Amino acid sequence: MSLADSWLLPDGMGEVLPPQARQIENLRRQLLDVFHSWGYDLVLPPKVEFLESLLTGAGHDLDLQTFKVMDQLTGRMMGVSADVTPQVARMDAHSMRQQGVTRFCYSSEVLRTHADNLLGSRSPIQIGAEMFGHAGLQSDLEILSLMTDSLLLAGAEQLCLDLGHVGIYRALLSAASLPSETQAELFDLLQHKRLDELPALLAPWQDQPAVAWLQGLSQLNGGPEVLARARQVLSGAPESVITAIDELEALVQALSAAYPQVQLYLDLSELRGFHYHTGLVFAAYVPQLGQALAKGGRYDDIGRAFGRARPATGFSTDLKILASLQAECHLATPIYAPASILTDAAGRAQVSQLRRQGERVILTLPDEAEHGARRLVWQEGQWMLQTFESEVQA
Ligand SMILES: N[C@@H](Cc1c[nH]c[nH+]1)C(=O)O
Repeated sequence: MSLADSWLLPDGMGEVLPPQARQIENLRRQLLDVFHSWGYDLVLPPKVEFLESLLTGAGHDLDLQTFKVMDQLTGRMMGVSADVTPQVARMDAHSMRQQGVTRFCYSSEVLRTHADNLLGSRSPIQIGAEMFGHAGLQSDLEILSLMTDSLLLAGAEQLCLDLGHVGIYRALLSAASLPSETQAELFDLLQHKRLDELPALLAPWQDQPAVAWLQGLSQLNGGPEVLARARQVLSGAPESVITAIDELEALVQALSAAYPQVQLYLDLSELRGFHYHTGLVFAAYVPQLGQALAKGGRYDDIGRAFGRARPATGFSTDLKILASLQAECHLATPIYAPASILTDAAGRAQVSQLRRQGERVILTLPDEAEHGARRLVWQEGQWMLQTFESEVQA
């Protein structure tokens, strides 16, 4: 490696410098405080786990996104966490084993083998909240509200929530009889929105009503009026499909009453995420970002693999992206004091008090020129805080 290469970072593994690092940290604290105030208990998941526990119940996509390393202690394969959600589900199912509803939140840097898009990060700081033990609509609404409040607090503007329901796709797929390769291809086409290829793929099975409904899903996207259209297009479909539409309708009503400034979009063929979602799925978008700002949904089955299937719903977002939407933060103007102040008890006390009040007091070391607009100076037998107008930045 040449000298010029020795500070190259791998693609998508960015470092964060001042003042952005501080901005991200401020936002992390703010959001964790909001989660705390909603009753979500903080957990700290491990960075690395044995592959079996990390990927159990989580699906193929997450497997592909996971960096694998060998544990030199045991010779077993370990994976670096690429998504905190299944880790929290394991904590709920195995480590906590609490009865009733449990609420957890987290903030942790995860690593991914490839980024979601060309410019995307492979080391997002995933922050989110997960709720276990409640299957009803109210828990989905709580999570959606917490997510929306968090994004608005972070300063997201012109927010759009995209709602879907993978239960509809799953119910129609089990009502249809399609060969497994066709099922896999259908999933792929829907997930990657290659909708114009659907008619050719499904043509041989068009006589099955469930196949016609599956194909109809691709047209069911747009504003809340889509739900009325869905009732017509999917009339006669299995009961669970109609229940899912009812659920979406109730959520749309509640959300538009609570957040009139947020735009709602429905997409009944949306199959985003890591394959573990089982019901409502959602994502939040803002116009200036070509990818989802936050994602989430219901994933009721994941705990089964750990011995306790529990209803589950949650959301997560990337702190780095969220902070990048904010106006650049300006660090508060510090106060400078000569390093010799540490040898004076009254001076030390004054510095401590200023720091406790939230000020930054920076010691000017010997040989450093005195600078800064605000300085503690020794005058008439005491330390005085002075402002030097000549150094106040315009
Ligand atoms: N962890 C999921 C989102 C999610 C959180 N909880 C449920 N779903 C993702 O990153 O896509």
